Amino acid sequence: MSINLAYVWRSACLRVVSPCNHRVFSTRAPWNATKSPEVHIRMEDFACDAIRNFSIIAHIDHGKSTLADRLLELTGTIQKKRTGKNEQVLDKLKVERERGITVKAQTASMFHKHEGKMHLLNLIDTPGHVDFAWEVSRSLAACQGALLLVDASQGVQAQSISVFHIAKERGLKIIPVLNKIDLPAAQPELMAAQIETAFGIDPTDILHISAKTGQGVEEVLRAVIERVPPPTGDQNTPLKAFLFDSLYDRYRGVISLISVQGGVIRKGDKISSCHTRKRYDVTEVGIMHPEEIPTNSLYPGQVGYIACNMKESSEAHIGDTLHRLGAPVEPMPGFKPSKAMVYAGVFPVDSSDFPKLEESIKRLTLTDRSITIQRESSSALGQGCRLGFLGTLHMDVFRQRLEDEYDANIIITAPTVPFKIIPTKGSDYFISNPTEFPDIAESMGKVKEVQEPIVSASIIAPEEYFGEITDLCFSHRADKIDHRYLDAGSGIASSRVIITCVMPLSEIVTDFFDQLKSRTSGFASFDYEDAGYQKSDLAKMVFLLNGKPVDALALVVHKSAQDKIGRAWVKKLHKVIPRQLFEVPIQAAIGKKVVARETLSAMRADVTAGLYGGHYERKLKHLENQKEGKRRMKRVGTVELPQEAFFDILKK
Ligand SMILES: Nc1nc2c(ncn2[C@@H]2O[C@H](COP(=O)(O)OP(=O)(O)OP(=O)(O)O)[C@@H](O)[C@H]2O)c(=O)[nH]1
Repeated sequence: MSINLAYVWRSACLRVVSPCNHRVFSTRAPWNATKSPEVHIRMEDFACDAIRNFSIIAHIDHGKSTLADRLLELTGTIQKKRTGKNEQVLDKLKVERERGITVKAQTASMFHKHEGKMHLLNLIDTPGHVDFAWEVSRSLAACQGALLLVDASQGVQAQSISVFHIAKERGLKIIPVLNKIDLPAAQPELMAAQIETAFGIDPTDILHISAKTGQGVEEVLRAVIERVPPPTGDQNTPLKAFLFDSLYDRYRGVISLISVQGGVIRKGDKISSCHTRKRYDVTEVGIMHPEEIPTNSLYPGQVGYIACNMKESSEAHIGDTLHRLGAPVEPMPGFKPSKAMVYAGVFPVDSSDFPKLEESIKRLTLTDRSITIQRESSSALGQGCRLGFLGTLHMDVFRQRLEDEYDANIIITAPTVPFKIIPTKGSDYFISNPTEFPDIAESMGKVKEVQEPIVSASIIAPEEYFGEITDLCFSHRADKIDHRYLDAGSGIASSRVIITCVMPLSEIVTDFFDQLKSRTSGFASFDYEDAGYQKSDLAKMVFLLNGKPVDALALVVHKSAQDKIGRAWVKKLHKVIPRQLFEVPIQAAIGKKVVARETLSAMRADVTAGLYGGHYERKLKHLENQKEGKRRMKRVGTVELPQEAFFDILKK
């Protein structure tokens, strides 16, 4: 399946309603949902003071996509479903719908009349999960305001705090909104007090809504228009457009999402990129409504898309500034490129499928620019790719998309973080593949220090879980553990606590989050951010089958956990490796030292089965011959590890 199917499917499941009362649409070409490409929207009617660019930010599951649906309905951008079911129109990917999470930020332009004046509202829906924080900061770059949504039954959570800070740093106007007030467990007054404590926001500024029932959502539209400042920009200055996202279309190539800062961009314009200096012809200009609607031009303050014969998605550099050919402008400050936090090798189950897999990975990364790719080959798994992800959820979502959208049958190796090696001579370098990690013996005198990435983590949970959480943090090598109360002074019996600490990223990549969820019955929320690197006592662990190392299974482990990890993995291997005709030792080793071992007993074929009666010595001779044969096999034989065994070992 190709990525384009997502678009086809999207178009099929959406019906755009006729906003015949909108005078912004030219009467020469009346709106017709079935002929949307011919719609003419007079973009010049929307000067900056009639535009609002905003985003919805929140902790995961607090209702961003549901609120986006209500806003799209209320403004007539999509039709209200009679079923009352949430459509989550902006969650376009299959994986987003299945998991109920937003992975990719989406843009939608809406038209709304306020006090007799038509406004153009550009909404950018953002993902909530910590892995997609990069998408959040990228989306916010095109906005002047943000709706900070907080679930009225759950209150402020770890990501509510992190997204609030991202928005604050960018100088956005924040509109606090308490959602889900229809829930019986909602405690709007208490949560409003919490918002005041956590963010210093006046409770009277907080809107109380139910995105599900639509209660109070009109107030949200009013607040967006009245509180969010309009964008600035002059159409008489040279064209300056900020590229903040890109999509890929098989026919038109790269589609860039832009926000126009100055000047006008029109179909047929010749433009150039400040970053690559390449020249392009603009072949299409339009807005996302929420599907692509060509408009022929975009004016200052407006957000929309352009197609301009960009063939490779790498040409659309996120954070780039576009200008008219021959009229260069000062580039806008871009933003930090995404940084891979977790690496894993991806191999086809059937090694002859590698070319197809590589092609699918490349295509998928066109819609997900935060993934890094490098070729990798393993003696056990053949040719594959080493991919860098923003986190383990990101990795899992990518795996699911490869399987759903490209029918790929893959094996993913255990995730690893990038390690920093400081050699005694020469410059520092990074390693993202455990097989490349220096062996203890090899590194003697050559490696001065090994460092691992650390993060500042924050956990919010009801205070009764405080002990459990601190225990969990300690067992995951956490340091500088601190805490404070979120409901300080509110006088309630059970308060919530924010625990902060510094922790190695590798501990989070393994099982920290799962354990946190189970130990707190799902009541804890967790967020982390990059905190640099620190010296660590790490070593490469290899697994040997019949004395031969299996490269695809190598791990980098901390000294304190090496015995535990070694034993657990050896046990796992013992369970999944099929018995062979000879005995197979399964070992976990660090350098020359074996830290764990299991023995897979031989499969004994009954060579005496056909011998009825006869002399006892004859039977014995057969058994002796079999023993000798096995010894030979063991000497020359290597263990055949079927791909399925890898699959079983490497899946959680
Ligand atoms: N009762 C009630 N449920 C709501 C309301 N708003 C959202 N929900 C439900 O909460 C769940 C999460 O809503 P989403 O809109 O997917 O949340 P989100 O913030 O977009 O989630 P991510 O994109 O994964 O971060 C869904 O089951 C919604 O139906 C509300 O006002 N009331």
